[in-house]
Amino acid sequence: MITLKEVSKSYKKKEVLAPTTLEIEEGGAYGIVGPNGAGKSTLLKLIASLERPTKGTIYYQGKSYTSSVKNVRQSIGYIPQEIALYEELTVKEQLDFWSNISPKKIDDAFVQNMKQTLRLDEVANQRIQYLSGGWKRKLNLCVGLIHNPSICLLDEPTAGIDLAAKEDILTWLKALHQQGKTLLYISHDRHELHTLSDQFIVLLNGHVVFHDDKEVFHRTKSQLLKNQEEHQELEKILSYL
Ligand SMILES: Nc1ncnc2c1ncn2[C@@H]1O[C@H](COP(=O)(O)OP(=O)(O)OP(=O)(O)O)[C@@H](O)[C@H]1O
Repeated sequence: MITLKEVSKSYKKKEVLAPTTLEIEEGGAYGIVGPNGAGKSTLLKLIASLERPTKGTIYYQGKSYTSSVKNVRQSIGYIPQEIALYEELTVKEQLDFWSNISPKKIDDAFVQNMKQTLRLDEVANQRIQYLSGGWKRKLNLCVGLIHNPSICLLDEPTAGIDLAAKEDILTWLKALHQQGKTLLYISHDRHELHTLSDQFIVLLNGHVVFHDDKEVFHRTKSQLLKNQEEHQELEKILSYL
């Protein structure tokens, strides 16, 4: 379990995440939603240990991140929104490269299963620079999860790609959830949020305004909408969900 205790983040004195206390349960699938600039990526980067809190502490399995850096890094897979691949390599070379430098022993069966579900073997010998956006995003996902992490953090994993690639990614993310992994992902996609999440985290202006089961969300949505009615963008997102 990951626990955030009064975690806040400021850039040059501008607070982008207000003090937040949150529990991320093992095996949960959390959809993070909110308007642009609400602090979603910041929250994900803090949990990924790519950013340090300005105040507060994050714990993993009861130990603070700072006292268990290695365990945190090995347990977490973070997939940024941006594609970060070596364009001149082939798909196979890219995967071999990341497998070889992984500090954690590679689980061949896991990687094989991931490649198969994402159908990456079909393009194994193609150079990345010639691949479509959908293939690049699938490969980006595969690279970020190559060490078989138990916590998968994904920043808009299917944004701007074709439907077939999107379905492949959703199939793999569902499989990860079934394997008992913890998923936390940012999404603006209703279908994705509904098929994958069992919990929603809703952010507005750096504040978590909702964090609970999908069922609770639907039961209390009208009240939440009432509380946030002056924020039209959030209202639009919530009524769409
Ligand atoms: N490294 C940084 N330095 C300064 N300001 C930053 C930095 N990273 C994020 N911010 C600011 O923090 C706020 C929250 O950004 P964040 O990217 O977390 O929002 P978001 O909800 O993910 O938005 P989007 O949906 O547009 O990706 C924004 O005002 C952004 O400009």
